[in-house]
Amino acid sequence: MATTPLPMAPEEATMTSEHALVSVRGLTVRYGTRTALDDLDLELPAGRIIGLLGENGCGKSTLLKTLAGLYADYTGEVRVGGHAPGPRSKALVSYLPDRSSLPDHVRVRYCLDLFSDMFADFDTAKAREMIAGFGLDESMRLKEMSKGMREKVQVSLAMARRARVFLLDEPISGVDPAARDGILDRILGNLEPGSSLLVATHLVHDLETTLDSVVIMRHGKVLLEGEVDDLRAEHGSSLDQIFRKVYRS
Ligand SMILES: Nc1ncnc2c1ncn2[C@@H]1O[C@H](COP(=O)(O)OP(=O)(O)OP(=O)(O)O)[C@@H](O)[C@H]1O
Repeated sequence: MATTPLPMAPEEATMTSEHALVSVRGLTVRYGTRTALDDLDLELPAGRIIGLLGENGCGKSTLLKTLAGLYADYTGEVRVGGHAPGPRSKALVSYLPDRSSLPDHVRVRYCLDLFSDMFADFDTAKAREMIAGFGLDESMRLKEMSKGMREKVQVSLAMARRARVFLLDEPISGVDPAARDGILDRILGNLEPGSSLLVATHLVHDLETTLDSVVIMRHGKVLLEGEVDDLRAEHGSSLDQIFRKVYRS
């Protein structure tokens, strides 16, 4: 992808100047006879906010899971920070799944302790600040929360890691439109400098001004990718309209 990385710390520059932060070559994932990712190539530089768009079932979640190191049954080459999926790549990645794996009955406070135990790079104070900023109470149980409230807790947990790559799978689908801007601001405000964020979403319009670049997928392949500003200039239309146009063609 033709992108210009943001400034980054000198120690990070070495790793990313010659190699993309995320690099995928010929990635194929099959569930039985169904092909979810089909010989997919992708390179994501550091310091970017990238939207992962595409129709239902085109492979977005499968790609994120594979990058997160949660799905090992693939062919092709995957590198995150130069590492194949495994303990070293996982240490660099904060992944927010589309379905929460947190137990329903626990309190938010327990989730903070859990993340603190699980991830060496988890910043509990930062997560607390985000959760309070969303107006949520740490003593609440997850099962007492609405979908949108739970999403805010999950976003806070995911963004409070000092990760290099943030993989967010539809992080704000349950958040009301008025609150989406606020949650996006918090996501971006908590992005570590030099880190990249890959966010799978159907809310193209809501994220349009937030994204540096997009990857549009179809049938397990990359259909279109590029800088949002370049695509808008080239097509003379909004990202939302471009998305609809490429899907109609
Ligand atoms: N565990 C699974 N077992 C079998 N097939 C699966 C499984 N998970 C996904 N698939 C299939 O793989 C394909 C890609 O699914 P995936 O969830 O990656 O799509 P997606 O782009 O994230 O969709 P959505 O926008 O609806 O979340 C689909 O055809 C889906 O039916």
